[in-house]
Amino acid sequence: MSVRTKICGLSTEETVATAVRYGADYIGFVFFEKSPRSVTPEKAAMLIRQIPDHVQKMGVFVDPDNNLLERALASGLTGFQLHGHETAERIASIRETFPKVKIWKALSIANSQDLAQAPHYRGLADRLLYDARTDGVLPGGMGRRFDWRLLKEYKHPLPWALSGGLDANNIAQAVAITGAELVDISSGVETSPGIKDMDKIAQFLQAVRLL
Ligand SMILES: O=C(O)c1ccccc1NCC(=O)[C@H](O)[C@H](O)COP(=O)(O)O
Repeated sequence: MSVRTKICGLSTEETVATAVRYGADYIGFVFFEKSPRSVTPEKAAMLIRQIPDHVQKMGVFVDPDNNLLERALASGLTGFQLHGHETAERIASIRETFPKVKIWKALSIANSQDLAQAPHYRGLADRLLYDARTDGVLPGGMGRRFDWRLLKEYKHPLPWALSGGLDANNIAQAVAITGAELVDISSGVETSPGIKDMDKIAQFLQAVRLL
């Protein structure tokens, strides 16, 4: 099975170049000031200029207003990844305002009841991102994982991706249990919060390629 990859929270030219060189399918930029990975639209534009067309560029947001979405989109994003409390109605409105942009809705998962939100986004989001529920300042990028067995046999209402606490050592098991065809990673390729490591990026992407 070929598993696609998203490397999230990049903020330097070197790490973007490494992710592209080792075959990342998606690269994520965080537009959330409280995050150690936060970038401005200007910085994202500079980084996106070095990314070829076949690699998708996701902007990560937490309850953004349209003004931020517009400014971030101008940097060259191809998709919005929404990590806040965006309702189905809000997502419908974002889709109407930005019809060409792919929309991913992140769901915070801690138990099977959390999956009940998933069908609400059918026909609205292009993809769900199952991520671990966090109790800290950041709703993502915390290296926290959830029980992957929750996704075993689950009938997904939408295309989806797996994230939360993935790394080069556990990715084979995570994919074997969940059947994920797209995986997303941030802190698993860092040396400390916000500091991406080029070797870890390369190792993760190589580990996925071997699956
Ligand atoms: O990464 C952040 O700082 C962040 C901040 C606010 C909302 C979402 C954020 N990250 C979203 C991602 O796509 C991460 O890749 C995902 O949560 C997995 O992170 P990790 O468990 O560290 O691999």
